[in-house]
Amino acid sequence: MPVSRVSGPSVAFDRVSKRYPGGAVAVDDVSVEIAGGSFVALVGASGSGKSTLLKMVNRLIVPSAGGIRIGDADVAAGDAHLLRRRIGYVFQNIGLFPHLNVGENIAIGLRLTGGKDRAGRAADLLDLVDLPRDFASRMPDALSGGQRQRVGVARALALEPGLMLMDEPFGALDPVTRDQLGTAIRALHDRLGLTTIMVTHDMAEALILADRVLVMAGGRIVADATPQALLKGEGGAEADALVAVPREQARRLREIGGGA
Ligand SMILES: Nc1ncnc2c1ncn2[C@@H]1O[C@H](COP(=O)(O)OP(=O)(O)OP(=O)(O)O)[C@@H](O)[C@H]1O
Repeated sequence: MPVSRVSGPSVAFDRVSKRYPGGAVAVDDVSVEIAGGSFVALVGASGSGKSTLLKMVNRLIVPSAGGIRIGDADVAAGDAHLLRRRIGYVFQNIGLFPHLNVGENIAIGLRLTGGKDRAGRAADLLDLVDLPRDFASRMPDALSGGQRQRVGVARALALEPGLMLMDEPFGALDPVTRDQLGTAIRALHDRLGLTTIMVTHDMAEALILADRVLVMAGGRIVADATPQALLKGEGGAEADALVAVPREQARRLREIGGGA
């Protein structure tokens, strides 16, 4: 049974804030609408509130104020476990169960929901993330970091979510693997019709992969623009400072290469 195309839902944040016990305001009155089917990158300096904003979507963190809707559904209504079954979640060092093999790791959500033909589904999902089917019987510690992240992506897709949340999914990977996996994720996003929200520190990655980039600073969204607009310098001061880094690197590489 091939993995089917879905129609990714919209995600709307309405005046969302998060104040942690002890006083830190991590997210400060954020309102933003993310269109169904879009790939949005959340970038910003460490501590700017990116992960907090993302984790409020699947209720790993509960907002102090405001509300979030996925399509027509209020995230705060109903059971958090049921909500999370409809949302794929991939994070750095994906946290596979070490005592389960790859196939069992991928199918864990199907096991919990009583899904049939789990081995067949795991094989389809391995195909989807470009891993050999015989990896199903391997244990997680027999995989490279990049392969483990691919298994994590397969696991996140097992219940056919329309929405994927990614928190620094490539953070611990070498640059080549990171680039390959980023390209693979974008291709999957397009092929499956997902809505994807990805937190990254890396502005170049955001510009290359996303349709729209939200820049956070001090818990607020300080820029909201397409990669094209950001590259034209239309994102404002904070965004320009982040775009300047890959731009300057590209300039220096051209210089070293003699303008080639
Ligand atoms: N559980 C917590 N308790 C108290 N403060 C927290 C907690 N989690 C995060 N914070 C604070 O909230 C702010 C935002 O943190 P958050 O992790 O959302 O930022 P981030 O932009 O994702 O950072 P990074 O890129 O370093 O992961 C930071 O000042 C952080 O110290």
